[in-house]
Amino acid sequence: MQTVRAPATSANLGSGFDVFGVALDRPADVVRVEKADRTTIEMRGVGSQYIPEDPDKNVVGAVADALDAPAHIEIDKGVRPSSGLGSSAASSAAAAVALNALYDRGYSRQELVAVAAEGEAVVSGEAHADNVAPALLGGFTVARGDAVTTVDASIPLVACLPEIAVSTRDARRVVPESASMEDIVHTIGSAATLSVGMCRNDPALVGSGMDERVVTPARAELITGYDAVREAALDAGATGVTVSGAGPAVIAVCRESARRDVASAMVDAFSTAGVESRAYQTRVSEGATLY
Ligand SMILES: Nc1ncnc2c1ncn2[C@@H]1O[C@H](COP(=O)(O)OP(=O)(O)O)[C@@H](O)[C@H]1O
Ligand SMILES: N[C@@H](CCOP(=O)(O)O)C(=O)O
Repeated sequence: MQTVRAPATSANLGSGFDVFGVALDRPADVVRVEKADRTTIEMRGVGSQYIPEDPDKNVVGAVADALDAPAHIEIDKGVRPSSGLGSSAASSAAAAVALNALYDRGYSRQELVAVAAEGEAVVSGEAHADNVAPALLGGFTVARGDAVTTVDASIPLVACLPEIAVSTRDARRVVPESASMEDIVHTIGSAATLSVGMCRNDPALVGSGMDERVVTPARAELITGYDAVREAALDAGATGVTVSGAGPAVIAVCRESARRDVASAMVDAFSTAGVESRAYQTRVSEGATLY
């Protein structure tokens, strides 16, 4: 038997659509695997009632197939599905690490990114790696084609998750098909600023580098209260706020000293908009852990 904890992740960070991601120190999924003749799945935990146990429909089934590693797989969900916090990626990454160890396949964490991304294809239609890369490798990750670059950053964050479900598949449908050269130049400037901020562990640069005008405004429309929550977080000391992944979670960057105030300002603003929410006071952290 092998047991792995894989963390929630926040993809995009505004300016890095389908490229940037960070591992959070919480919440997380825990996956246990045991060798079997065929793959079976048992789900428990947050939102598990909405997740199919059929291996053809659960991300970990695709990961087991990709590694040719049939197993009985128990998933304890800590990351709510359709959250914008890489729920499916946490299970995919944990299963990839656990099955790789169980069957002694010998793949490196970098090599497992493509394996875990096969799970993402099951739910979003595309094998995007911007959540599975940080879930496997930790830190701030830049996923570009087959290559992933990592920065071992440590930046305080608040991830505020409202009681709204937005599926990644639906949120991909609202992404504009084109952008003006002016917006592209703006995004490049932001992405470069954010990357430098991660290298320097500088929350001001990271926050300012989240600004993006093409994908984020389209996705913000799907999140009741988004503008008010963003304003409230900035007023409470956040250095940048954006949609986490495909939403509905909203991610704020801040200094350690402001994190508690930012968290309660975001929950209060969602509440004023009539939406219950939960704020995770977290930080850029480590990837999957094999116990
Ligand atoms: N092991 C799993 N964990 C979470 N979601 C899963 C899993 N397997 C399949 N799914 C499906 O994936 C979808 C959630 O994934 P996604 O929309 O990407 O959420 P998130 O934004 O949190 O990553 C749901 O439809 C869920 O049923
Ligand atoms: N780049 C993807 C990321 C989706 O993240 P999730 O946590 O919402 O699954 C996208 O923006 O569609």
